[in-house]
Amino acid sequence: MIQTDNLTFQYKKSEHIFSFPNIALKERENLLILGKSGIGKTTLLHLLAGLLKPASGKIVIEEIDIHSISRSKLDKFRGRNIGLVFQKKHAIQSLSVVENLQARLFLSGKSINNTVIDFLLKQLDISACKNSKINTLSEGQLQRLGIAMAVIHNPQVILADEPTSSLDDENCNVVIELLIKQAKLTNANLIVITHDHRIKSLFSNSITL
Ligand SMILES: Nc1ncnc2c1ncn2[C@@H]1O[C@H](COP(=O)(O)OP(=O)(O)OP(=O)(O)O)[C@@H](O)[C@H]1O
Repeated sequence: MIQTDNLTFQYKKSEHIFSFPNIALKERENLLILGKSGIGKTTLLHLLAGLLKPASGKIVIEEIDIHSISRSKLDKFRGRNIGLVFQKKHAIQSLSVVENLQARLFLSGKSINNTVIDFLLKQLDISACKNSKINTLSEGQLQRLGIAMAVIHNPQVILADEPTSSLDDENCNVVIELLIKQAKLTNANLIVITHDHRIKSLFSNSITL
């Protein structure tokens, strides 16, 4: 469950004040956030992830007002409850695929369960890359690993920033369908931020900034 209330934000040294529409998602509801380049989509995603602090307004995730808790509690909360699919991949280059997933579980305070890792790699069709180093993966395999890294710890909210921007039509649908499937499996909310109108038909709920 995620809810925002009258969120505004201002970058330091900038005059512009962002004002975002309210979001209210119940368990298992998904949302697509559309908007042209520079409108503030990534800014909103970083606010929802607790990486930026709003100038005013509230973000409530699983009944926690995330900006009312201490920085260290927020970091822990994010590690356990939020899965981020970033535009830039965040895997550790010197580790293999499976070692990256083990590290992700360790950092989120969850026990390392190799059965869960194997299941997820199979779901995402990257089992064959399990022991590969990151720099040997293709773009598509990296994209799937990005999803695996975001969902391995069963977060309550999955936030994806332009997950399809570099993909062709076929892979674009595959990636979004995988995200929707993973969110369903764990009863999570999925929020995808994009300017890619190709994926609009895959969501019943969308807003445009
Ligand atoms: N750290 C920052 N300091 C000042 N301004 C910033 C900062 N980060 C982003 N901005 C500005 O805020 C605006 C919104 O940026 P943001 O990245 O949220 O847009 P976006 O909608 O995600 O764009 P895109 O689709 O191109 O990724 C842009 O004009 C950007 O230049």
